[in-house]
Amino acid sequence: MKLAETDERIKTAAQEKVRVELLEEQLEKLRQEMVSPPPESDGYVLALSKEIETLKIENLSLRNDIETLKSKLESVENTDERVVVLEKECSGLESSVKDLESKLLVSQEDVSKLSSLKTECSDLWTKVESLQLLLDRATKQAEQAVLVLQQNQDFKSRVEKIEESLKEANVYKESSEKIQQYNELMQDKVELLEERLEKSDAEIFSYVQLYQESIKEFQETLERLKEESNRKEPRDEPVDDMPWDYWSRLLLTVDGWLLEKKIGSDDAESLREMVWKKDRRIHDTYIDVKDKSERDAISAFLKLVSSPTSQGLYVVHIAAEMAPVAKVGGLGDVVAGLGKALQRRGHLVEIILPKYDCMQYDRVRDLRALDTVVESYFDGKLYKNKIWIGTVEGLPVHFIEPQHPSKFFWRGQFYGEKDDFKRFSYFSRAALELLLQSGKKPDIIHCHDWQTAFVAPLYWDLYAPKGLDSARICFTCHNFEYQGTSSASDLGSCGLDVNQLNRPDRMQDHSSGDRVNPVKGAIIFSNIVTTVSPTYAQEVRTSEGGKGLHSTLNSNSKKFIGILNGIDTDSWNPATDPFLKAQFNARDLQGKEENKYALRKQLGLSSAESRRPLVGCITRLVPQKGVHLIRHAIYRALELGGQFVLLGSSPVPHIQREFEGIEQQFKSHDHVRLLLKYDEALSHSIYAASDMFIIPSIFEPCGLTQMIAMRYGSIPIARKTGGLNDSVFDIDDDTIPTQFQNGFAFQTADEQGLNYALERAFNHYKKDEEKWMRLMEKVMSIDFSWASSATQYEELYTRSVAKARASPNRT
Ligand SMILES: Nc1ncnc2c1ncn2[C@@H]1O[C@H](COP(=O)(O)OP(=O)(O)O)[C@@H](O)[C@H]1O
Repeated sequence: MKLAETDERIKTAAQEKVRVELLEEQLEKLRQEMVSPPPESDGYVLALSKEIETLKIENLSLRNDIETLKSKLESVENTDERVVVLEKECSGLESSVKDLESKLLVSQEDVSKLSSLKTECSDLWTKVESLQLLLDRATKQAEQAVLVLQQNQDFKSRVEKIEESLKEANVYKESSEKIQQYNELMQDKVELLEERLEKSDAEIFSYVQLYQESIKEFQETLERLKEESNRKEPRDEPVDDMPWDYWSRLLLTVDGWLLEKKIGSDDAESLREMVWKKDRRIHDTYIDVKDKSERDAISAFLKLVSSPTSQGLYVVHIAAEMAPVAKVGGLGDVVAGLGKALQRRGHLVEIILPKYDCMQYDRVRDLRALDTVVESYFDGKLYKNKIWIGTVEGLPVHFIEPQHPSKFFWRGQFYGEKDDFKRFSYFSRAALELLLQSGKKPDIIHCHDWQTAFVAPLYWDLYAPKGLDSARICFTCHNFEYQGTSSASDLGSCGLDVNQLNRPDRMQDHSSGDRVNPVKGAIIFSNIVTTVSPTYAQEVRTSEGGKGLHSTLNSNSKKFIGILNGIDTDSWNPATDPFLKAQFNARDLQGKEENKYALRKQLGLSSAESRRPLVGCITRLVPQKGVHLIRHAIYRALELGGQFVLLGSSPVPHIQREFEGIEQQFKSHDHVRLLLKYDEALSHSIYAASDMFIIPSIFEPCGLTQMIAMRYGSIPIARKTGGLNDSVFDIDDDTIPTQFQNGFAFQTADEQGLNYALERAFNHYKKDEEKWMRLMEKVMSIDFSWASSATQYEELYTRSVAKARASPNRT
């Protein structure tokens, strides 16, 4: 703009210049005329000289103007020069910007390389850490074995000494009555010591086994890691680096095609086998056809089909619960935990569940309904069932949604409906129908508790004759308190023959000739019967503990065994638990303190003294759990100077009301809080925050909370019953080897019994902080994973399948 303005001014100046020149011409003319004036008058000359004067003045002013313009022109020229300089600078800057941009691009590439290096590095760290853990575990077990060996030596030399004294005593035996008594006493002692010797031999053996297993595991992992780092995987190696979710999704895709009749059952079988073996070819094909049409995908998959034979077992769990999607209690944890552990050991595991409306759908991945229905029989008619598939915790799950007018699983709750017997006998039959219609050939069908106990008689009476005959049936009873008895006529709805089954040696309940008992049926009709801990397996074989089934169990004792449950150490891991304020582990307990502080703050409890012991309790509030002792523990812990947090709810109205009363009483108390609800996230925070954990059960088939508590460094105070007796060992009981001592146990289910254990726990906590820390570290390092229980199940399955194959005609 400025340049335009200056241009304009230059033009005006040029015009002015022309005008000045014209005027100067005129002036010259006039001067000429003045020198030789015309003959006209003097007046004219005067006028002319006046005009000349005026012109002179005008001329002067114009000259001034020209000067001013000239100087302005100079300044404009200066500005132009500056503009040129600035333009040069600008282009210089632009080229350096370009330079910088290219440098930025290079450094961005470097950053992305760096981040992938970082992930690789952190992967390697995790592997190294897990190796370190394995090594630590193996070393610990070796140390424990050495300890037990030493004790054993000790016992041996003591026994030898006693035997010597016994010999000596024998010499004087006849001579004195006193010596006789002494002898008897010694005999008793010898027996006791021999017993302990035997026990410790067994312990040593189990430790040596454990140690060997750990070493083997360690070496295997080491080998695998070595191989991984030394080679690119050849084509015939299985694909090990894809998550279980991926394989389960693939499996369900094949199942879907089979059920939708898009592929035949033999092809489906072969494809499933390949998925099961994590075959690289099926993986590569899947990647190739991922974005293609379903038809193309199917034909690419079918090209792969060959019939390899497999080493592993094909196990189908039919259950009413599975954590975390449909969990009421321990059953849900077992189905998921055992399923995952078996899957890791190379078996093909599938789960069949009802499709409840109140499930946690956000924990199911890739849920979709199949484009087909499965019809199943009930009350004399055929009903359609919609089949949904999805993966839960990496396991493939089929969900059955009955199209029955009673809307069996649209009740807003899992159990507690008037027609539970109908709901679950319907489901049991529909699940078998699904297996039959999809042409599956499982090796093991594993059913759980009374809800799916119907599977056992249905299988042998109806489905084996229809061709679903490849399987052995395993039944696990998680709690003999719940047997699901009903009037005999109800049994007919799912197609079972009431006349055949309502007999004392079959499903008839011991209480009445007109009632049937599904649990009894499953005990009789299954090939394998298990319960969830060795002690409970003993207890239920007595008339006090068997809830009417002790004689059935005793007459089927050959196939009945107790296997202690494990816990899912992935979900229950304080080192990675996303629900916690701070993660922690046995080597770094700082986070535990932080969780205690955070929970106290969250619940409005006093944080004044960090060393005030916090007692936790997470439970269903039912008589089995010793509710009167839980109530007593709240008051006693308070008297002893502790804090108490209870998380639980009750399906029993009067118990729920009673605890609501206590909740009100302590509503804004500094040291006690009751939370009468089910809350998964809060349960994690309580395990992590508490110093002690109370489980005063009247009976406890297995119990998971004591194991979870220990994994989070909370010391259990438990009654010696069932699985508690198999997992909590008193630290003041010197008949128990020190390496096993891990908590406080009491025998009698009364207030004195509980006080005894609670008070000792408080004393230990207050007396020696350092010792308590060591105890926490110890309990956190105990291996409660499913690994060893899954191995026991695997052995049972394998033995049963082998037996069936050896004599195919037996059932
Ligand atoms: N109110 C609750 N909120 C959250 N989790 C709970 C609650 N009550 C029980 N649990 C969980 O349920 C499981 C209980 O298993 P277990 O000890 O075998 O008892 P049971 O199966 O007899 O209920 C544990 O995982 C425990 O954390």
